[in-house]
Amino acid sequence: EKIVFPPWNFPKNIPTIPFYVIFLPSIIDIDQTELYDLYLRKPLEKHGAAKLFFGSRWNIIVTKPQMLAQIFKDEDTFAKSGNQKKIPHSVIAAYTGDNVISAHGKIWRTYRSIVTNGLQHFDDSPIFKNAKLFTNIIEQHLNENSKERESLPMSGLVQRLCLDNISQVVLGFDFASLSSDKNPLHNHLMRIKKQIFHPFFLTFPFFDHLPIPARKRGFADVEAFRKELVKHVDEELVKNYKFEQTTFAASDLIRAYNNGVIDRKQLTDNLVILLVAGHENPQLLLTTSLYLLAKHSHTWQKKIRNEIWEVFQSKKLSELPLLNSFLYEAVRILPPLNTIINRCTTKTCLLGNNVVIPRGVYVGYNNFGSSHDTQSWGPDADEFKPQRWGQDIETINKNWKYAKNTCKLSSFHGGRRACLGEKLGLVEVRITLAEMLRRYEWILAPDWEEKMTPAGPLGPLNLKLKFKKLNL
Ligand code: HEM
Repeated sequence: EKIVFPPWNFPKNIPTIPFYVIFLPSIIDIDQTELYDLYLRKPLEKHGAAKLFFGSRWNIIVTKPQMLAQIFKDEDTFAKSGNQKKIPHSVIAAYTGDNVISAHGKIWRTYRSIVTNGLQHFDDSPIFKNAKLFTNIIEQHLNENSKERESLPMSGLVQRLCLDNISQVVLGFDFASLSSDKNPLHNHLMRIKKQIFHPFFLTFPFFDHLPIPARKRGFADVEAFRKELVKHVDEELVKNYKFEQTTFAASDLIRAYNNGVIDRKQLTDNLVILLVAGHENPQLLLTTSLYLLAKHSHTWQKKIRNEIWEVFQSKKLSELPLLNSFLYEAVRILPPLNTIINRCTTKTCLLGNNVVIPRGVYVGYNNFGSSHDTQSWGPDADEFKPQRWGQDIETINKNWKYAKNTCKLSSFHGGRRACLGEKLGLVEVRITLAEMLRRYEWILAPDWEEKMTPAGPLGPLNLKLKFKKLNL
């Protein structure tokens, strides 16, 4: 009964999404955008908030801008409560621990003050270098396959690019997964990801309490990966005192550790989260961008190729109207992180004008809902239309800031806890797309079924593309 109905003290004046909805993707072939249209859109567009069963408990999810603004602002009432508090015995909590994304209050402020500089100011030359390596691998693929335009699965390749980018730009070492497809650290990461995102344990985290042998091995493997990661950072930055001269986010974390501001576990937890958020989110955004450019190959792909053709600097790329309105629209139409539920009320409170939420309730947001809401975006909210952001770069950027400030778009959170990697993520995607557009044309592979991921991070599922070299 605890599963079928929300607790008695949950607000009665917002709708309840049937409990079984969240289990549907594991039973039938439905992706999360279809699921949204069928079960969530109507109640959320009408009420702005709803009760949703997710992660073994009832939660409240919110999509209306005014309510979101309240949650993002009132941090003391809607306190961050990440997996380390929510499901402390899970493999995922063991993996990412207590870090700058999941922590609350004073500890969060300490973490944030340490990593901000390195995430905001960074050297983008490794990103240019990696974009070349990435496009070379595509070229290799084209050369190896007799038929031009053999279709290429993108997910592994994009992941390798994003791992190399984040490790070189933020962590101060080279993951080196682009230079070989049999990199041990990369294989280790793939292995533990299978454990962490095991659909059964994600749905029923309770089972992580039990001493299941395969699961225990999973925990040990996750711990080994964390140690291995810190070892790489140590070897590159600490052993030869490089951290003293460098401004990587990792160097600042090491300095804070040496000064006793954070302990060893806190150092590890934050290095891990920088790796995790720093590669997974750009990986999603880049994959989505490649997908949308393929889908609109005769229009946006062509137009943006013309626009970037002779633009080679990161700053110049950030001033191009077509490229940037395209990216903002990509983030809106398919927000890489969709449902995030990691805040817990610290007291009974009022959400909006009349929704009373008791203490100890998990409250989250649904980015797809916010960015497809017709009240915020008009009747064409579901259409992919980069031109909605404006024609010139000043207007486009002004509209982007406005959408974020008013919480009409929350793909990068916002407010004091806004994503610290937005700039880096966008820089990465711009540079990579520009490099690819100068070398190839691409379309969706005819043997790829157009589906988004069923649950979790949102993006095209196992995207496959067909490339053709441009005749220069
Ligand atoms: C490019 C696509 C990206 C998207 C869509 C994205 C999205 C988000 C979102 C939605 C949050 C809030 C999470 C929550 O509510 O718990 C967040 C926080 C954060 N992101 Fe990103 N992110 C991206 C890239 C990155 C990158 C490349 C980094 C670099 C390491 C990064 C670092 C962070 C950090 C440190 C926070 C925590 C901020 C705080 O709580 O103070 N993100 N991001």
